[in-house]
Amino acid sequence: MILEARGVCAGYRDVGIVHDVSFELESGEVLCLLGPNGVGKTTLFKSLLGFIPFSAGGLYVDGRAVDHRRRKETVLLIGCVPQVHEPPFPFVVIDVVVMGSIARTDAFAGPGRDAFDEADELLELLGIAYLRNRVYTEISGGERQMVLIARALMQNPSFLMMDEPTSSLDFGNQMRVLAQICALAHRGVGIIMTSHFPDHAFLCCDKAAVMSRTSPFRVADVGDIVCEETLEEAYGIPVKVASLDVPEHPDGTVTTCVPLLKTKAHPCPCGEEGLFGVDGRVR
Ligand SMILES: Nc1ncnc2c1ncn2[C@@H]1O[C@H](COP(=O)(O)OP(=O)(O)OP(=O)(O)O)[C@@H](O)[C@H]1O
Repeated sequence: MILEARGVCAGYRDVGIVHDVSFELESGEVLCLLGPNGVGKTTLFKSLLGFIPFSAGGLYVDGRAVDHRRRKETVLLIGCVPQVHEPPFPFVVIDVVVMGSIARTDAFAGPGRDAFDEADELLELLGIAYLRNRVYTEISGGERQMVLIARALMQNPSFLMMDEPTSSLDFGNQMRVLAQICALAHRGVGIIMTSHFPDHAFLCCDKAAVMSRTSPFRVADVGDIVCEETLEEAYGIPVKVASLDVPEHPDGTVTTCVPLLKTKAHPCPCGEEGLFGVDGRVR
């Protein structure tokens, strides 16, 4: 399957936030959406998920326009892991996960034994079975993030949109979530995720897109777009992208992105706070 955004524009009332966004995502591919705070990544997600209308353009699956008025159809096609989630009631974790199956359940029947078994399997798969009977509002932010991923997977969606899936996770859990993203992609789920860490694109994504206040929306293979020039332009800081030889890694090398900070040992010579460039120029 191919999910395709064509010339999507969206915003709030008369204010345009998302301008002319186009990309293609195949089943099993992972796309990382990068860009500074407030540039419109969540707004783009909201429009693609049908929570706010497109002011132009549209979303297509295998060339067929997605009609967001057919809510159930959309929900089964595209799952969502939101950035923040405050449930109105203190549900137990297993019930939060089972709620993800509601879109594919008979409206009057409610979830059956199968749904609970499936939810248990997902909790196991994601390594959070120990949270099964905990109250969702009483678990940590990172644990909630994992529960929300399980809930989204209960929909068994073809595509998954994950808004900062690693926010509030510790270093190890960030990597565990990225590993789960890779595993889901191997199972054929097409994933769009946002991240504030360009390294996440190197770690688990096929494509990356960059939203910036000064340039049009761009999307390309990770190696082509996550580069010093693009990152410096998007985030306004000097950055070095480097490949390291890592014989233990199956690829033999890993690519990483390093922001160039002034350090105590090597202070920036000219008064500009915090940052200096790769070429020695102070930014
Ligand atoms: N409900 C709303 N009504 C009006 N403006 C909004 C609304 N939600 C967000 N905005 C504005 O839209 C712009 C884009 O916000 P958005 O949350 O999409 O950015 P973002 O790239 O996801 O940011 P972050 O990386 O900080 O999460 C911001 O200027 C924000 O203030």
